[in-house]
Amino acid sequence: MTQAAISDDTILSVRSLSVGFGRGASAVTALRDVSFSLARGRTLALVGESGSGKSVTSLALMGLLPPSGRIRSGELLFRERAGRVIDLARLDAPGFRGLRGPGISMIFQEPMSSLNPLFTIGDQIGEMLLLHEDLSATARHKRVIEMLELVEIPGAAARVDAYPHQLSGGMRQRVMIAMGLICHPALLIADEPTTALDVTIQAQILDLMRRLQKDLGMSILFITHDMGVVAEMADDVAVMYAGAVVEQAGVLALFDDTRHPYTQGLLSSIPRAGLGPDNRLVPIAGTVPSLAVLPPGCTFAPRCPHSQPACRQPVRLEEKAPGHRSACIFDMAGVA
Ligand SMILES: Nc1ncnc2c1ncn2[C@@H]1O[C@H](COP(=O)(O)OP(=O)(O)OP(=O)(O)O)[C@@H](O)[C@H]1O
Repeated sequence: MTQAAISDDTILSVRSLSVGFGRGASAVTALRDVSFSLARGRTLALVGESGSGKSVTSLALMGLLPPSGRIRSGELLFRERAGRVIDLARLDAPGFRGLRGPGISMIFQEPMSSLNPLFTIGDQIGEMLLLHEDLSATARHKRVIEMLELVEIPGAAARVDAYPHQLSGGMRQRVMIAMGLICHPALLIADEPTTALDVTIQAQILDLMRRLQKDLGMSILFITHDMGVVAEMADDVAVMYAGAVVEQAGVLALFDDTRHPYTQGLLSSIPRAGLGPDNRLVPIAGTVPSLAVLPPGCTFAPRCPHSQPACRQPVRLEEKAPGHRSACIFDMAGVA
C-alpha cells in the first residue's frame, strides 16, 4: 500500500503498465508501458481498434486478468473515496473483493452474458449489497427499487421481480448500470456499454450515464472504438495502438489539434453528415500488427502515410503542448 504521489484531483494514475500473456517462446506482451491518468469526476475515453489493449487494461484495473496474464511492471494508483491511495498492481485477491463494487465497478458490452438467466434482476442487483453492506432484507429491497428508479426503469417496484429474458436489450443494459452503481463506486469502467444497442437507445443510455455521473459524483473510464461516442461522452481521451498509448489529450484538443497520425486516421474514418463523392470515408490502410512480431520503433509506421526511416527508432509518449501528449517523432500539429 502506498500514499504515493498523485495529485488530489486525480482518481487514477496508470504508470508504465506492462502486461504479458503466456510463458517462454509463446509469451506475448499485450500492454507496453501504458500510462494515462483520470481526474476526479471526469470521463476518460480509452479508444482504439480491436486488439489495441483496451480490455486488458480494464481487466488489470479490476484484478480480473485471466490466469495466463500477468502484470510485469508498472503502478496502478487509485484514490478511494476516503482519500487513501492504493496500488492496484500490488493488491491481493481479498483486497480486490473488497474494492470491486464500492471502489471500482465495471459494466460490460453484452448484458445477456453478464446477467444470470435463473435469478430475478432484483436478486442480482441486491447481491452486490449483500456482499458489501450490512442491511436488512427490507432495506436492501428498497435500495434496489430506488436504484432501478434512478436508471429510469418504468414500474420499478414490479420489474424488480422480472427475469433478464423478460426485458428488452435497452432495459437489460439499464439493469447492468444499476448493478454497477448500487454500491456508489468512485470509478466506473464502462466497456463498450452501448455497442450492442440501436442508436436511439444508445443515445438514451449515454444521457443516463452522464446524468448519473453528476448525481453520484463518479469518474468514468469509458472504453470504446467509436469516435462518435468519444465526442459525446469524454472530457479526456487516451488513444491506444498495439498495446501502447499513442496520444492523450482533452477531447477538444484531440479532435481539433490531433497530434498522432493514428488518431488522425481514426478521425478521418468516422462517418460525417454531408459526405460527398470527393469526401469519402478513409479507412486506415493495413491491419494492427501481431503482438508477437511488432515492427521496430513506432508500431504504427508500416500503416502511416507520414512514415520516414527515422520512425524505426524507439519513440516515447511526450508532451507536445500543455496536457497533450503524443508518441510521434514529428510534430503533426496542423498536418492532416
Ligand atoms: N487471454 C489472453 N491470452 C493471450 N492474449 C490475450 C488474451 N487476452 C487478450 N490478449 C491479447 O491482448 C491484446 C489486447 O486485447 P484486448 O482484448 O485488450 O483488445 P481491445 O482493444 O479490448 O479489443 P476489442 O475492442 O476487440 O475488445 C490482443 O492482441 C489479444 O490477442
